[in-house]
Amino acid sequence: MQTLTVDLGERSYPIYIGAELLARPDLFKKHLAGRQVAIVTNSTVAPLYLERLMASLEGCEVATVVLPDGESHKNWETLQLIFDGLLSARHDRRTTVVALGGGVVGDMAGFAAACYQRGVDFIQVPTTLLSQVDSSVGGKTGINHPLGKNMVGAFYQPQAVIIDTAVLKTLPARELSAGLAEVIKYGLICDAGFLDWLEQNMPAMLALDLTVLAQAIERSCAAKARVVGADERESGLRAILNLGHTFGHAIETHMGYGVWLHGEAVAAGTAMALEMSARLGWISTVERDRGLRLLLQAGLPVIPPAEMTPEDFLEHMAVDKKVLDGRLRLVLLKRVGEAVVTDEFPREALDATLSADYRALVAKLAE
Ligand SMILES: NC(=O)c1ccc[n+]([C@@H]2O[C@H](COP(=O)([O-])OP(=O)(O)OC[C@H]3O[C@@H](n4cnc5c(N)ncnc54)[C@H](O)[C@@H]3O)[C@@H](O)[C@H]2O)c1
Ligand SMILES: O=C(O)C(=O)C[C@@H](O)[C@H](O)[C@H](O)COP(=O)(O)O
Ligand SMILES: [Zn+2]
Repeated sequence: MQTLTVDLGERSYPIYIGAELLARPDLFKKHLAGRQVAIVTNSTVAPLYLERLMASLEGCEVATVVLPDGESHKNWETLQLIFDGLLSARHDRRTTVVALGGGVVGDMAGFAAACYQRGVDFIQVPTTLLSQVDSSVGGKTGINHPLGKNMVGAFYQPQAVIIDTAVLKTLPARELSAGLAEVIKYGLICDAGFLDWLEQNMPAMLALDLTVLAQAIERSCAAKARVVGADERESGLRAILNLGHTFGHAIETHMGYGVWLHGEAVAAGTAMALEMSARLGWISTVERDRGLRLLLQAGLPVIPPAEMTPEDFLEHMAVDKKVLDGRLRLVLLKRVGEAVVTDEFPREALDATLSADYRALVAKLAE
């Protein structure tokens, strides 16, 4: 087992990474506030892993809340189910909420923990690659609004993140690829050497080699912990974790939550950010193509949805959380391995990524 730390003073916490950690009662019990535990999971993950987690919580007074599965349920109505479960089981302020599932469960359970009786402890037990490398770490919690992704939420850190890599064995291939979009993000924004490693190890990751995946998870979590440790509430540096997200969130909102997976939308958004960075002359077209190839190698889309116009993008991007005083700010690449937040926005690059020429370029790279 590897242990990393998210260093946030009195809010610091460990990230444990290893196979079969769901069967480690010691890890869970070390981080419980009291005897009461509320497991929040969903209808897909519960039949797979709930029993295993319950066994590790033997001796605790456990309530279980099983949410409907899917990004389309990341809303007020589903959040209310968590409060219903906590209240009807009479959980008090010393309960610990345990989020067992992907990023949707983690974001909602964390937000519920931040709100229930004005804040109770919570533990993240992420079960998708995306949630293991990204959403379980850093304390961004929340729900979607019909007009924008993650628009209602709170910064609220967990007590611990317990990553059992063995659960990835049941993850569908499409979800594995979605997680790889966020993994590739770390290479592009702050760890150029990681990109070489990813190019070499992509086949092993796609074949679900758990040893190699554990290495990717560890390097990704280390990058995220570094950034969050330096800027917990996104007053500056942390925004680099949003590479591809301004476009990605526009895709998710426009297409309807869940139609494009978050990781797929981020992949297409990252491709758009690569194109813009190249048009500004910050990265070369060779570097842009290398990024696009890696996304393609991971089985991810790099072309935005055909039905979306530049105006559709602009409309959704106007409500991005990085907009300040009405001015759009984007995360682009100053060079490979270094991201910046900029208000430079080459509008023609937006049109270019929606053009037939761009689709032809991608088709050539995919050969
Ligand atoms: N808080 C953050 O910092 C942060 C970071 C990145 C993404 N997010 C959010 O995370 C969400 C996406 O998370 P996600 O990609 O994990 O999606 P998800 O939570 O919808 O999970 C994807 C699918 O995999 C299923 N699943 C989960 N674990 C499984 C397993 N081990 N075996 C089989 N099936 C399993 C789920 O039930 C679901 O159907 C988005 O809402 C996004 O906004 C948040
Ligand atoms: O942790 C962060 O900070 C991120 O930006 C990570 C992103 O991968 C994640 O999708 C996040 O939820 C996006 O944040 P938002 O503030 O733009 O909603
Ligand atoms: Zn993301």
